[in-house]
Amino acid sequence: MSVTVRVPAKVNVQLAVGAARPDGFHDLANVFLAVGLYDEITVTPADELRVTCDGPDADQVPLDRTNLAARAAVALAERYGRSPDVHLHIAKDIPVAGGMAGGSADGAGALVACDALWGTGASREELLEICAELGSDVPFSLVGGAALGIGRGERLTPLEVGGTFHWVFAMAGRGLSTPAVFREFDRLGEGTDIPEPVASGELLAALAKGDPDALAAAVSNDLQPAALSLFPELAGTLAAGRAAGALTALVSGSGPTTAFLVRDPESAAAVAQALLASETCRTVRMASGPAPGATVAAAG
Ligand SMILES: C[C@@](CO)(OP(=O)(O)O)[C@H](O)COP(=O)(O)OP(=O)(O)OC[C@H]1O[C@@H](n2ccc(N)nc2=O)[C@H](O)[C@@H]1O
Ligand SMILES: Nc1ncnc2c1ncn2[C@@H]1O[C@H](COP(=O)(O)OP(=O)(O)O)[C@@H](O)[C@H]1O
Repeated sequence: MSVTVRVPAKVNVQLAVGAARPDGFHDLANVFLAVGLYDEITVTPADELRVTCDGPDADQVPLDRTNLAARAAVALAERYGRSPDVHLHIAKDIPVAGGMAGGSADGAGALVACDALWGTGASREELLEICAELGSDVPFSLVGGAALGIGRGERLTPLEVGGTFHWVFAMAGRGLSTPAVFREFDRLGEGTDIPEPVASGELLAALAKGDPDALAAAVSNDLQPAALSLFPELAGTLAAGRAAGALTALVSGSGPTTAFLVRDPESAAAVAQALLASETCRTVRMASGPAPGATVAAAG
């Protein structure tokens, strides 16, 4: 018996960041869009908890109990008073430390897969509660589609999306640490008045209409200056994508993956080719959204 769950990556079409809270986290207005780049997590009964991983970035994924997939299995097993002994295999296609929530995807995927394997009968609310304990982005990986996340980003409201948005993603030569980017955000904002984060009405309307030009005019990422400060070469990648005709270019979440919104799959191919030719990134991928959240792809 084994269960395989497919989980999408995300791009943040708006990431409004408030001042640091006493617990070190930041309040957000985080508008997530799930896109069709996926990790697949397969869980099989085993004598001990074990994690394996394959894919282009597999060597950067921890295989011990700090792996978010392992932490998810342990959290669910503890709640249901059972052993977490399973083999978790991650087929990883989402870039690691790229600002696309790859680790969060694996956490949500392992949770759904173990839940199905063990037949715990946990409610969606319970699974979302465990997700929020695992990380701020993990609940969104479970639900997918598009959603506004407030609080740390874990309190979600699903959003209407009236069409398909086409994207090109440029992967960088190295990763960026999420806590380091938030620290840089704090450093850059020292002595300034940081407003409460609020979702943009124009952006939500653009999503609901499925209008790429309106979305391009409304996207924003308050972490972008911090990501660029730690990784200045990303400015060259953003400029190359804009010059190639992208409707807009932005850093995905805490980066360093850069995201380029385009009108259709043909423009995606042209922008992808130009980005590769610019030699300002390691590799490029095309994907569209919204994509469904964590879904059982095979069981048996
Ligand atoms: C920035 C975002 C945008 O969606 O994603 P990535 O770009 O990293 O994928 C998220 O907020 C990342 O969420 P996630 O990666 O789950 O972060 P967590 O494990 O909860 O927290 C890691 C660290 O990030 C910082 N953090 C995270 C969320 C938040 N609202 N405020 C924070 O200050 C804290 O320093 C925290 O210790
Ligand atoms: N299953 C996992 N896949 C990837 N990274 C993981 C996983 N579990 C833990 N990590 C750790 O989380 C860090 C952040 O990775 P990731 O979630 O891919 O990036 P981001 O937070 O930028 O979206 C990695 O550097 C790695 O040390």
